[in-house]
Amino acid sequence: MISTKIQSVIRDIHDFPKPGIVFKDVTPIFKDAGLCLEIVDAFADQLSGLEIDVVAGVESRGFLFGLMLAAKLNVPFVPVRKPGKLPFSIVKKSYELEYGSATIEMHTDAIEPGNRVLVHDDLLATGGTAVAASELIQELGGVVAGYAFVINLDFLKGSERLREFSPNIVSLASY
Ligand SMILES: O=P(O)(O)OC[C@H]1O[C@H](OP(=O)(O)OP(=O)(O)O)[C@H](O)[C@@H]1O
Ligand SMILES: Nc1ncnc2[nH]cnc12
Repeated sequence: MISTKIQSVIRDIHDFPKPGIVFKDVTPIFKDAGLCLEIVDAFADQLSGLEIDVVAGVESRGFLFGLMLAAKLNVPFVPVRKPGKLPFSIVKKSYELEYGSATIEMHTDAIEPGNRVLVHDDLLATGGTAVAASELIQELGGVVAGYAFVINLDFLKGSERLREFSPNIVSLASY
């Protein structure tokens, strides 16, 4: 099972980046090319039937599978970036996440009005990041078609915050 494979390689780092946080280190996944391809295939399988025009991946860990998944689905990839990185005109949103606060930005021409956008990130924790990305997508006239996460920290109940945007929430491994 893909969930077992993912869980067998990611590792817990205690008290990173702050005391009390158990950080899920996903970097070992990227050392296993076969597992990366399996992850993209599993996303594509579980998203089949969903109309997706664009994949939006959140910097930085959401870039890694985001572009692979967009290529697999044969749709554009657009980056959701940390502040000050995007050169064209932008919309931005500040939010709280599991271990602090942050701001994300998107280009104003990243998506066309009416586009159905899949939000991808490596990990769903409190949902703060994915909610902020969803709000930016809506501000640009897009529709959140669904979400794809490698890992869901289910005990933080992030998915409950996402259902108001879309009920289509795929995650490959949960804790
Ligand atoms: O559900 P939340 O509580 O919002 O947390 C999830 C977010 O936290 C991590 O990103 P981080 O901001 O650490 O950035 P990184 O991807 O650049 O490491 C992760 O990649 C998600 O984007
Ligand atoms: N516990 C955690 N591990 C890895 N990334 C995270 N992003 C938010 N919470 C996280």
